[in-house]
Amino acid sequence: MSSVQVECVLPGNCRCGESPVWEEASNSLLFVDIPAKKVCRWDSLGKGVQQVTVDAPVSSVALRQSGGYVATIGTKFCALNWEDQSVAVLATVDKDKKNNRFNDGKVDPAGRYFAGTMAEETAPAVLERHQGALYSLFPDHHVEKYFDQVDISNGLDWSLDHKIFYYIDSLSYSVDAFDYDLQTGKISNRRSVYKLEKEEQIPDGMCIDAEGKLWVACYNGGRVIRLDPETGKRLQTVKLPVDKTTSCCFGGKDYSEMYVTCARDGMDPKGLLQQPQAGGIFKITGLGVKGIPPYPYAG
Ligand SMILES: O=C(O)[C@H](O)[C@@H](O)[C@H](O)[C@H](O)CO
Ligand SMILES: [Zn+2]
Repeated sequence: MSSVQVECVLPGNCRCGESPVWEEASNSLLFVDIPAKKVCRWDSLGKGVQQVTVDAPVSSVALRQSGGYVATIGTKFCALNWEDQSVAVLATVDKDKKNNRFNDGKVDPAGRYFAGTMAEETAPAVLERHQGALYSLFPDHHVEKYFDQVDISNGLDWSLDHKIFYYIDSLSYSVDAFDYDLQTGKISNRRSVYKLEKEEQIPDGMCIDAEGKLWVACYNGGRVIRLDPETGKRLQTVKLPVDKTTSCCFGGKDYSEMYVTCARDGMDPKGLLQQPQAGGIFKITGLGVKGIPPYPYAG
């Protein structure tokens, strides 16, 4: 039996850390700080952090097959060239909704970049409701819209056989599943696979492990939980020393470590004193289960 260990590997400087993605080629963790408009890359060997500042809130980042990265910036799907720090817009969504921005995003197993939107918050989880929608950017740069009426579009991932799409709209307090058609990118048959318990608070980012179980970061819940989407049961809880845990991914050697992002925006001075690591990057080891590599955007 392995023992689970939680370690802060990068001290708390994120206002709202999100979208951790492991880049095997550089042994690095990519992530964003949404309100700080920063995409960051932490070198797990050299321990340095590089960052690129963009001109609007950046809510997710992903690998790109042809090199560099893609990111959701404001309401735009963008390509990001790390070398010269340039951003190129690939597509824009929600043009009629001036107060909207993208939130979490991830690439599907066929290389489509999925991301959803939300109204900008006045405080964490306080926002005009039902303003968001879920989209994907296909490799040919056209965008498809799946549904709207979303509150806070958040965690997403696909089953290991690529037949199910898992999705979180945070204010539904539910982890949902859809049937997934990898050929067409179409989703259908929405259902809930897990409803959060009160102390688990708000479901945020999510990733799947190599056994097909889901890991969900619980905002305000200070934990990640492991769920069996087939039985609807929670299998494990790992607590962190910070409340505003936002997202998680596997990385490190053979994807045997988990990385967790969190936020410090929304905390009062007392809370920040009690949780000085708020806004840091955490590494969890000893979980005894591995993750899978992230899929790169194919366009
Ligand atoms: O990171 C996100 O997904 C949102 O952009 C954040 O603002 C919070 O997580 C949200 O407030 C929690 O519900
Ligand atoms: Zn999130």
